[in-house]
Amino acid sequence: METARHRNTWHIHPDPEALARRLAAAVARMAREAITARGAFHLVVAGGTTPRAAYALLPQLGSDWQCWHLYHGDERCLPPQDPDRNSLMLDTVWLSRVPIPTRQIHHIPAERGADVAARDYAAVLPPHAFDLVLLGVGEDGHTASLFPGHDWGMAKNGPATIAVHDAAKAPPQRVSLSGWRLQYTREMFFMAAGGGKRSALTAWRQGEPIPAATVGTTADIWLDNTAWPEVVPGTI
Ligand SMILES: O=C1O[C@H](COP(=O)(O)O)[C@@H](O)[C@H](O)[C@H]1O
Repeated sequence: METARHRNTWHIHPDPEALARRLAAAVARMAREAITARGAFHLVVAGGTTPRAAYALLPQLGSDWQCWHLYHGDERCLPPQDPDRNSLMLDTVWLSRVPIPTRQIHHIPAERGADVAARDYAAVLPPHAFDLVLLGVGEDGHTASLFPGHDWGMAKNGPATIAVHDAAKAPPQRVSLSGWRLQYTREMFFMAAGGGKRSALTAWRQGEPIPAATVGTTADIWLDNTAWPEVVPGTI
C-alpha cells in the first residue's frame, strides 16, 4: 500500500520468522536481477539484531556470490572482535558461509575511531548508486547511525560518511553513511520487528521527520505483526 505523502510500501508478516524468510528471498531475488542486468550486486547492509535471522538464511538460498559487493550503512567504534560490532554479526551468521571475495566485503574500519574511519570509508564507496540499501529502525527512530537531533547529511553535496561522537545508543562513537548517500540507491528496504519499534513506526506513518522516515522517503518497509503500529485513520 502507498501513502500520499511518501512512496512507501509496507510489508506486514505474521511473525519474525516469516519476516526473515520473505526478506531473505527478496534480497536474493534482487541480487539475481542486478547480476543478470549489470553483472554485479552492490548491497549496503544494516547492523543490529533485526536482520540477523534473514542474513542467516541467505547462504542456503544460494547466489552467484562472486558478483556481490558488500558495504555497511553504519558501524560501532569498537574492536573488530567485540560482540557488538555489526561486522562480526555479519561474518558469523552469513559471510563466513559464502564465497564472496574478501576484497568485495567492505567492513567499516571503525576500530580506527570515528573520524579516521569515516574519512577512510568514504574512499571505499563506489561512485555509482547502490543496488539495494538495507536499513533498520531504532526505537527512537534512528536509522544506520543517524540519530534524532543530529545532522543526518541529507545535502547532496555533503560528505558520504559521518563520524558520530555522541550517539544516544551505545557505543557513542560510530560511523554512518550520510542520508543522501544511503538514498543514492536503486532500492531501499527497512526492517523492524517487535513492539519496541511501534512508536517510531507510528511517528513515521504520522509524517514526523524521524531519521528513518527522512531517509526512507521511497522505500519498502518490512515488519512483523507486533511492530505494526495502530491503524492511523486516513493513512492506509
Ligand atoms: O545501532 C544500530 O541500530 C539499528 C537498529 O538496530 P536493531 O537492533 O533495533 O535492529 C541498526 O539498524 C544499526 O545498523 C545499528 O548499528
